[in-house]
Amino acid sequence: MSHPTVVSAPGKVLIAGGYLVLDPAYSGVVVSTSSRFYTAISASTRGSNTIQVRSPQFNDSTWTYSVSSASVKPTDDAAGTNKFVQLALQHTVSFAFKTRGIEATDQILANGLDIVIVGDNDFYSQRAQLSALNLPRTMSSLSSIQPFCPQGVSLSKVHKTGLGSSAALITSLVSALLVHLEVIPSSALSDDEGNGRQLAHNLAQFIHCLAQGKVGSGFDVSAAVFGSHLYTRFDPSVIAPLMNDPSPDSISSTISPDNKAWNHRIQPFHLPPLTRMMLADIDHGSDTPSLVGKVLQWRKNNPEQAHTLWSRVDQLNQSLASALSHLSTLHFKNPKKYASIVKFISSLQPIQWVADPSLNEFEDDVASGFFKVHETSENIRKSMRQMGELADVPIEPPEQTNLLDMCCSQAGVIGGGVPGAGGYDAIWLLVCEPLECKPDQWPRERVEYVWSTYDQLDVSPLSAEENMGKGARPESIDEINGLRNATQQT
Ligand SMILES: Nc1ncnc2c1ncn2[C@@H]1O[C@H](COP(=O)(O)OP(=O)(O)O)[C@@H](O)[C@H]1O
Ligand SMILES: C[C@@](O)(CCOP(=O)(O)OP(=O)(O)O)CC(=O)O
Repeated sequence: MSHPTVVSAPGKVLIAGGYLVLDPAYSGVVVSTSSRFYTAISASTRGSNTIQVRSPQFNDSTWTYSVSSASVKPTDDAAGTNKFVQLALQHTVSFAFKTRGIEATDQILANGLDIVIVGDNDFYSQRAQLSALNLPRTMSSLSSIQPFCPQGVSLSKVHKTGLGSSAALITSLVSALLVHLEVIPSSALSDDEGNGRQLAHNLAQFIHCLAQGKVGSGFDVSAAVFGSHLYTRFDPSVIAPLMNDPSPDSISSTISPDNKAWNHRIQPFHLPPLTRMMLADIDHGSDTPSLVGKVLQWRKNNPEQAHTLWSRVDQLNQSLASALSHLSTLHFKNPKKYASIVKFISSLQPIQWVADPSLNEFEDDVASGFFKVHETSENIRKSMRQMGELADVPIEPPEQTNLLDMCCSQAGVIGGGVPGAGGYDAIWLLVCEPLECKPDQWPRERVEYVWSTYDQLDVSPLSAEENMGKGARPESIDEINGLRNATQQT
């Protein structure tokens, strides 16, 4: 059986730092998801210098390219329509020609390549699949849908859920190509040997900007490459010149890990133990670029007011990050006592967590730590609503406010909010996930009940949790449930 080169990359949820993270003065808390994109590359027998890319989850999603003298050209009009894929192939192959040499690269491309790209079901709305199977919208129903389920539509028609499909796709495709073309060893992604991960980041970041036609904050590509972290963006001027002149020479000097102009910061971060992130997709959607345009315009027109509000939001975002990290420290100090407090607060509403005189000092620290996260996330929501009102943008519209208020008042729910730019897109929650909950209900079950009965918005759960491992990583095709099967679908 063949063993293709497979590299996966996770999706993202910006739980704090929306808008602010566009400015290098502020940081964002980005959580990477267990849901991933996978790119599998095999040598083909299709003929020399032909690269065929397939996305079997979609109709009409086979694109064929031909490579000559380091240039990758679509062989027909259809192949030119996936700009993201085409640019990733063009710039990664050309970088391989430049760094590995013509002969070595030609040898790998000699019989052509077959590339298959798939994304976990969470990246796309599974409402249609659930209703076709007559299943309620719950996380357990999601687990009974076939992995990498065909969506029955073309890519342009699919309903995305906001986990950052294009960033995860570009990162897995670019990284898999770098490994397959022997520009970086796979140990660069498994063991962080050398600076291959940094190179993959810089190249994926540049290609994603080029495909999107703008230099965004880059937190989504960063999460796909590095996993969860506190993200501070790079100066956009690192990439800006390449947007008009993407020549191989300027690309290779710009993306070099030795290029000191890359000044993004990746600080370690994870959600605390015995908690679970929950995500729901809202079938309404919002257009992030237009929300961003309006907020930035308001900031420009009202510099003082915006500065005051952004400083406050930033303080709250930093407090949230440190309160979450403090909980991880408390767990490390005494995992058993920490676990008993998580169980204890799982059946209480946040307001009751800090009013118990029977807790000893350590236990009270843990309970107060969780309360601090609750309080801070509520204050972030309040400030983001204020930003929305001032900029006249529905960052947390009333229907989302009602939904989040109902969820956040459930026993065992720590906090939540609207991820990223907000709008009618999605919500995130952090709930207690004790080792066992008996005789009580799990906090996540309470939340699922609220979601399934909420009638102001069409809420559908995602199955993603936090990805606790690295970002981009090599995979073995047979260890990922359904991956070999998906790559064999036509
Ligand atoms: N499974 C896939 N296979 C190939 N290309 C994909 C796939 N999923 C997403 N893409 C590419 O990413 C683009 C979506 O980018 P964008 O609208 O920025 O999405 P997002 O907001 O999820 O990042 C698609 O038009 C397509 O070019
Ligand atoms: C506003 C932002 O800071 C965050 C947007 O985050 P989302 O998660 O909402 O992004 P999309 O997946 O593109 O919709 C813009 C940015 O940082 O680029």
